[in-house]
Amino acid sequence: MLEVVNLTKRFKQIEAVKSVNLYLEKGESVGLLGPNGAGKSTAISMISTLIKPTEGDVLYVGENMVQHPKKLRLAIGLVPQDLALFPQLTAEDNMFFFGKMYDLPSKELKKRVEEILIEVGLDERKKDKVKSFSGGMKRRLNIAIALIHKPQILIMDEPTVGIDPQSRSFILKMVRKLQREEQMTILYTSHYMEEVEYVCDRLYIMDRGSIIAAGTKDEVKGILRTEQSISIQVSHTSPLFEERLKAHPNITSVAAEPNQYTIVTHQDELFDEIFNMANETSVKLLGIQVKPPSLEDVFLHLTGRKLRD
Ligand SMILES: Nc1ncnc2c1ncn2[C@@H]1O[C@H](COP(=O)(O)OP(=O)(O)OP(=O)(O)O)[C@@H](O)[C@H]1O
Repeated sequence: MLEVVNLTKRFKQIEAVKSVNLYLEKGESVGLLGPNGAGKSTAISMISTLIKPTEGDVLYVGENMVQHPKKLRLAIGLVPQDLALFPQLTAEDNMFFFGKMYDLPSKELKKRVEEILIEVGLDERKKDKVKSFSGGMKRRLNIAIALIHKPQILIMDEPTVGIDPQSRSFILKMVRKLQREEQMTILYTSHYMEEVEYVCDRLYIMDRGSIIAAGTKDEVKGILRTEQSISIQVSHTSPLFEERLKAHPNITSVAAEPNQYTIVTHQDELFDEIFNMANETSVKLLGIQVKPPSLEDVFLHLTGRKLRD
């Protein structure tokens, strides 16, 4: 449905986006995950035709949108990172203002405004001025505005940054519902891997302007297929026990915390050996858990850095 080919953006010396390739199939929810400054917003601004790429193309149902963006603009609902609302107007009037830009007939616009305000949970506050809204409510209104013209594709740029947990949970559930029940195509950017895990079926991991991994959630986690992370709770940390863990040929990393060690290994049956090492160094084991790799682990593995530094 939407295809991005070799998308590149240079701001003088900075290459913010470097030859990015990605696609969205109709009705799927795709995540763009990366730390601050990875180039997500710049990529999204080009995909939404807000800024022109230095190089590369954006194809929508096979047609090139870089030169003729109008068709894509009608098909996209964009929720930008920065709120675009009039604080002095009511929620409802904000929606009418933006709705009129799409030339919707007034009867239809009125119906859409009512429907969507219910959908985003702002129906009871529709006559209130936006300046009295919490951050989460403003964010939900921003999403409502993006949905007003019934877009085919909803593009969301970090829609939960800086809002309360209730609004965050509301937004995440709503995005899932839009995709599952209304077959809306979603492109969702975030630096919260747990959000992308919840909202998206497929994802691209972006770092320093480039896509460094792509696939379904399981495929991306499969990058660490051979590794597993084991946390070992102990009565007390012991330099001797730690040394033994580090000396093991199949343990690739050992991280010590108070009363706990986290090790990464590709060996399946390691429990007996851990018990023996603990016994021999007089450490009492309180528990052992094997954790499947998370997207955070994958990012750390690929870049050597945490998603949120
Ligand atoms: N208009 C601009 N002029 C110059 N540099 C820019 C401009 N817009 C973005 N950049 C730079 O491009 C890089 C990518 O920024 P971008 O905002 O796309 O990242 P991001 O992944 O969306 O991060 P964030 O979550 O912090 O918004 C950064 O180094 C940023 O400083």
